Amino acid sequence: MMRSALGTAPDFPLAETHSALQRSSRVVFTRAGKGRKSTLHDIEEHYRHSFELSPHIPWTAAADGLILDVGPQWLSLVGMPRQDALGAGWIQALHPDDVAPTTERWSHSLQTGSPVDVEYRLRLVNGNYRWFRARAAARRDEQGCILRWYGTVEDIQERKLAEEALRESSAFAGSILNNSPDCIKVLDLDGRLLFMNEPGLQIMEISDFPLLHGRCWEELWPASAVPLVRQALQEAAAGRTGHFSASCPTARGTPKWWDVLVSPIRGPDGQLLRILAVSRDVTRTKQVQQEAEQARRETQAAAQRFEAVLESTTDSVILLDQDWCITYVNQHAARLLRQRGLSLGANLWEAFPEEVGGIFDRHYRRAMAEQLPVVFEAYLSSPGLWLAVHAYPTTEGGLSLFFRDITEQRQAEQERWRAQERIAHMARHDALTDLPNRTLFRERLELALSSVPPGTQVAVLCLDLDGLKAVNDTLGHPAGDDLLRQVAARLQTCIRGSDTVARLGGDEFAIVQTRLTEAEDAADLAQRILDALAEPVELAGQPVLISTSIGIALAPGDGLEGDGLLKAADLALYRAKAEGRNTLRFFEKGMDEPLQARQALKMELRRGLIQGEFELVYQPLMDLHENKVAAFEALLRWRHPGRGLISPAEFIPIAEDTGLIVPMGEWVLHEACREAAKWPGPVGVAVNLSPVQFRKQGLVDTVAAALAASGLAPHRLELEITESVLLQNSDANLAELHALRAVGVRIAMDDFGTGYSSLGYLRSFPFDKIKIDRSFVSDLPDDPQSTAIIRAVMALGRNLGITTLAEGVESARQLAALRTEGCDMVQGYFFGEPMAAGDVEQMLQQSPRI
Ligand SMILES: Nc1nc2c(ncn2[C@@H]2O[C@@H]3COP(=O)(O)O[C@H]4[C@@H](O)[C@H](n5cnc6c(=O)[nH]c(N)nc65)O[C@@H]4COP(=O)(O)O[C@H]3[C@H]2O)c(=O)[nH]1
Repeated sequence: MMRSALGTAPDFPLAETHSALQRSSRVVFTRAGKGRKSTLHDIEEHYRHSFELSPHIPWTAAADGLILDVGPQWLSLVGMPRQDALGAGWIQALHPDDVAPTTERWSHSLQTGSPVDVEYRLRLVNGNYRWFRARAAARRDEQGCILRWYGTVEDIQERKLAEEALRESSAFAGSILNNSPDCIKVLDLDGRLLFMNEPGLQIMEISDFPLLHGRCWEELWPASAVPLVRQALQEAAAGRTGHFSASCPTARGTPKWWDVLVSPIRGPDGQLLRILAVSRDVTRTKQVQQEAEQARRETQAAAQRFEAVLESTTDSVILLDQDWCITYVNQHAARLLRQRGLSLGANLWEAFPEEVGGIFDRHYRRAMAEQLPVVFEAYLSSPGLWLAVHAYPTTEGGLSLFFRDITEQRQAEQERWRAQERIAHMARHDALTDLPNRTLFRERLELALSSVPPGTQVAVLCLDLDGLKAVNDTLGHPAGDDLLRQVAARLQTCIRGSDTVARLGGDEFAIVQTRLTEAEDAADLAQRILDALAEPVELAGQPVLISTSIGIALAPGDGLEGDGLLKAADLALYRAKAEGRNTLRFFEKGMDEPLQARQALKMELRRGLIQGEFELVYQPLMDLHENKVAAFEALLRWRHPGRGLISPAEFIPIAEDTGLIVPMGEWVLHEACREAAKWPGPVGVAVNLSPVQFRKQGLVDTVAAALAASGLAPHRLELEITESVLLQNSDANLAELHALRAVGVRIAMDDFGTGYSSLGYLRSFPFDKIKIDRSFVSDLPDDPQSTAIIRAVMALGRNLGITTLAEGVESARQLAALRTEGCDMVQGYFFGEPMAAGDVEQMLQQSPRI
């Protein structure tokens, strides 16, 4: 109800309504007659009860809208007395917000006469507002003019609340649907699309849902997904929730992956009404998953490739993370280090505690710290391996260790080094005494001489051991070796660590003494050595006395050149030896004169040969059976322009040293053969051959050429050799001798008895003659020992069928003794000194007889 714009509300007496009803009843009653009087009353009562008991509040209003009357419930409900509500008083009870729309609506009906139907809130007795619905319709007269309005006020609070709740619920559902990121669809039980939320339309890129409305949902999926869709729908139809994942493009063809939940929608009584399908766009997630899967596969493939490479390499590989934990061990490494039982995740240093702080530790930490590869070789004590290691820092902060077992290689290298060291040692040391040899001695000497500190001197001491030969001869070579070793040991006790004692060969030793402050230091050392070696040496259980001579040269006084100093010390040694054994001598100026003279002679020898200063003299060899000259020995002379005739004893050794003996000997052969060819038939010529000539190729050819050139019969030529020819290179020289013999010449052994094994050599070659050294002849006939030796040699010659010749016969007594002993031939001044070639012919003409 509302306050009308028409002014105060007219009375709306319920009684009038009541009487109006009574009037209409009366009409009815009138039609029904008096008999129906009670029935009318009943009707009246009925309406009265209807008005009073109805939950609706009746009201009437005048044609102008002023309330004429209102039902009694008004007072109890609103707490407003009926009179206050009449006219437009009822408006006081309206909610302020509802006044305007209510009066507007009421005014409209008043103007148009249309029924009114309006909802508003009324303030109740308790002060709360409650929703009501007011409805009214107009009663008109016969002309259609509105007489009155009849209406009710109905309590619609419950409906309103329900509507509000529904609205809120609907808004809530709408907000959920429209704010959901998912595509939410409602399907009927046949799986046809009924609804799709707004975001769903957008995600599916559907611009016109009505086109899809009623379509079968599964038809919208690709064929591959249809079984999944059906399965999920069946689940939902069975009252459960179906779930599947499948790809399905949007309406515009954009590829999408969906994660779909399909569940039933039930009615209030639990019956299945609809099906709800919620599709979540998982395309990105799927892509991420696929990318992750792809990345995982690629990583796995890369890891497999990497592992395959690591497994196929011949190296052992261990990978470590930044905490030294083992992240990978290839099979080589596992095998190589199987004793250590490496396991993934183990800490390297817990696996190898003994290596903490060691060489591996240092290198690995350096590689990590400097982020640089480190290459090294080291020995892993357990299991006892030499490893060549390459450690590379990884980008993750760890290390990749590649290593290889080089134990065998190392052992081979060490063996090789040891062998090389042994060879190098042997090259510089004497095998017998292990003292430095001449080579190392020279190096040490040069080193010492290269920096002689001011105020100091370097001494070179040369030692010659007396008695080695005797020990060899009497006690045998092992005893001689033992002697040398004992001498070496004693010498070493005499020197300081900075000095060097060396064995130069045979019985020769030498010492480099450094940092001498005076010459006396060298003399003291020499004396210590003499004293040390004066003590008897025990050899083969016997005490043996030896002695030594020492020559000393000093640098810088005697020179600063190694060779010169050694020579000077050698000269001093010769002087010491010459002046009596077991003594020492310092080098003095002039000691080298013989050496220098020898040097000068060496130079002149070549010139003399070129200039023909050599000539041959001939000494007769007498046949004691025939008592006449059997042959002549050709002996070389050097007619030096300044020094006159020089003895072969002086120049032959030099010629041998320089090799000049070869051309010189060739000249002698030719000259002797040429001269002998002039002599009468049986007279032969003997020529001396040097061992050096045997060493040179072509001796046989030279002899043959000399014979051929001279025309001398080969048997008239006799070649004299000494046993030294057989001492050196004996097999080759023996072959050469046989070849010479094959030419037809005779071979004689010269100086028989002076060597060590003259007798032995007689066995090795069938000599034609042996020439007994004159040292055995000189004491004849008075020395019984010499006589005995001569007798023995004669017997030997006779038994072996070898001609014997005694050299150096100077007297008739010697000749007689030799004749008595049965000597075949003799030679000596007694028969004639070596003579010029011209004198030979003269002598032969005289044909002297003994
Ligand atoms: N005290 C003494 N000596 C006597 C007597 N009878 C001879 N002699 C010397 O004894 C040496 C004998 O020669 P040899 O033993 O072959 O010893 C030779 C020989 O080995 C070597 N020789 C000489 N000529 C040649 C040669 O043409 N070639 C070679 N390779 N060596 C030669 O030189 C050595 C010395 O020769 P020569 O000085 O000529 O000395 C000769 C000779 O003059 C004597 O009764 N008493």
